[in-house]
Amino acid sequence: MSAAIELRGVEKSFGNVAIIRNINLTVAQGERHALIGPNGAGKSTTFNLISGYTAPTSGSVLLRDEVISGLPPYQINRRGLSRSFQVTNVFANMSVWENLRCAVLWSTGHRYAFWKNVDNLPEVRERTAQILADIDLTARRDVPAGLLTYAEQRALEIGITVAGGADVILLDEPTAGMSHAETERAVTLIRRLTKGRTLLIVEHDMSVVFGLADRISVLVYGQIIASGTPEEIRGNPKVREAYLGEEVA
Ligand SMILES: Nc1ncnc2c1ncn2[C@@H]1O[C@H](COP(=O)(O)OP(=O)(O)OP(=O)(O)O)[C@@H](O)[C@H]1O
Repeated sequence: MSAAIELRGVEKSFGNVAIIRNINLTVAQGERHALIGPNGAGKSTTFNLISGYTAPTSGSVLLRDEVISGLPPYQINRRGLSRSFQVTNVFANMSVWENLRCAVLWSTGHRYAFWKNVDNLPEVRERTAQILADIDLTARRDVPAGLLTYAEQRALEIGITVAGGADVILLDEPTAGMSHAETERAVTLIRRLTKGRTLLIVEHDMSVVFGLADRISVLVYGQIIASGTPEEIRGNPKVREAYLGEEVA
């Protein structure tokens, strides 16, 4: 199976401090891949490197075999990679519907169509309604996003991330701050929305990671110390020592 995302010898320093130290990582097409590691290991920085928010000091990032490192985020997005952020990132004053429609409009090439009555565009309306249903927020469509519960906002954000039709999705701690029940619902949602796509997820909740991921990579001090199936990672003594401890015993 060919690679959706590939990092080749990627290094990133801020000033004199090496944060990412020679990462080689392959995420296969259609795979759900989790990136785990202790606080400050460099997970968000890795996401920023893949999505173009920061450029590598050396090495390269490839999306479907094409080098994307050095491109700005919007160009990487146009090539089919979309990401969510650790903090909720929705337009608080716009309704749920408008937030999703905005993301759909962008992807359908109507991005500067402010003068048109965009609700008259059937493909936009249908796709927006579909995503709204997918994230279980149809009943909340006219509510300003800022008034949603925290879990609903995170669901909306996942909806916005996939609304553009990207087939490579990066989610940064999508269940952070959620209750157990909300986390379970979010996992079901993520599974549904990323079906048939490639998912790279950063997540601290090990029940989410081990329940969702086909493969897991473990990042410690800017280096990948192991990559493998959940079983391989669970049984890896280096991983237990450096990170998991007895958490998954
Ligand atoms: N723009 C920056 N300038 C300087 N240092 C930075 C910058 N961005 C990140 N760092 C440093 O890089 C290290 C890794 O940060 P990063 O946010 O990637 O870790 P993380 O694994 O995502 O952590 P967490 O799990 O807490 O979110 C940290 O020590 C952080 O302070």
